[in-house]
Amino acid sequence: MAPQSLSSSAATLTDDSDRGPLFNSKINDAAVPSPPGLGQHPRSFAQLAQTLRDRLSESGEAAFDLQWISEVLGHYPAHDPAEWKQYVFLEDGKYTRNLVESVEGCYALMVLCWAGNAASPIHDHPSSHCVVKVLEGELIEERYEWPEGAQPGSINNTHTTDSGAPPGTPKSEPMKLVDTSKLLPGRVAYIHDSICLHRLRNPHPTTPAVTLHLYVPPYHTCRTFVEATGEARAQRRCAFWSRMGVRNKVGEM
Ligand SMILES: N[C@@H](CS(=O)O)C(=O)O
Ligand SMILES: [Fe+2]
Repeated sequence: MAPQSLSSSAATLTDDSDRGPLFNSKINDAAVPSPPGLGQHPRSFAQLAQTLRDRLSESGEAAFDLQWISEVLGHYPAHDPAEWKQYVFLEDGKYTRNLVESVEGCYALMVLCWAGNAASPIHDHPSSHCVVKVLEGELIEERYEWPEGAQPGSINNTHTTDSGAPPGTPKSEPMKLVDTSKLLPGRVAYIHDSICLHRLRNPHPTTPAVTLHLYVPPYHTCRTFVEATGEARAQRRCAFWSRMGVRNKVGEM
């Protein structure tokens, strides 16, 4: 199956400015040994994309192997911003989702660009494995427990709130933060709905951050949550800011 763009629609962000970020990555040309069975580690962004395509474009989730993917992403040196610069679109106060390639039902590879202080809302990743590598800058990941009654499969639970709301109404209470970690360049992180919810934020007020996200399989809608109450907002489409290096037209999702 050939890679194709997602026909996904709106979620984050907006506006039309294309501000080129400045990067200061140091080149690291140290030889990277390959673990047994892994094969050659990708040495460039193009090789990385090819390696993922070869493995995931036919069978997607059936071929998902977290250890293998972590090693492949972890060893990609990411030393040359020129390799992914075409996917970098920064927008004040926001994060932008920029599609590199995807195969429907199998995987999506994207570059996310985080302006200073930009953050994602607390969200889920419906039926998708999510692997993230920081390419540039620094992010904070905050992980949250699922609010009572909101986890997939527990939609019909019969919990009654203290306020006397109808059965099935989730309790309104602050979401429980279970972990906070700093994601630095080179770091690979993994999340799945069976683990918890999360959000990412760029703690720096002015320095942008860039992350590489692999979703297996891709998802097109997600839920976001209100930290203070645990309320799940309505599902919404996840939009791309650009596809294959080309900025979406106004109104295009
Ligand atoms: N999962 C989020 C980005 S992140 O905050 O993990 C997204 O696809 O927009
Ligand atoms: Fe996420």
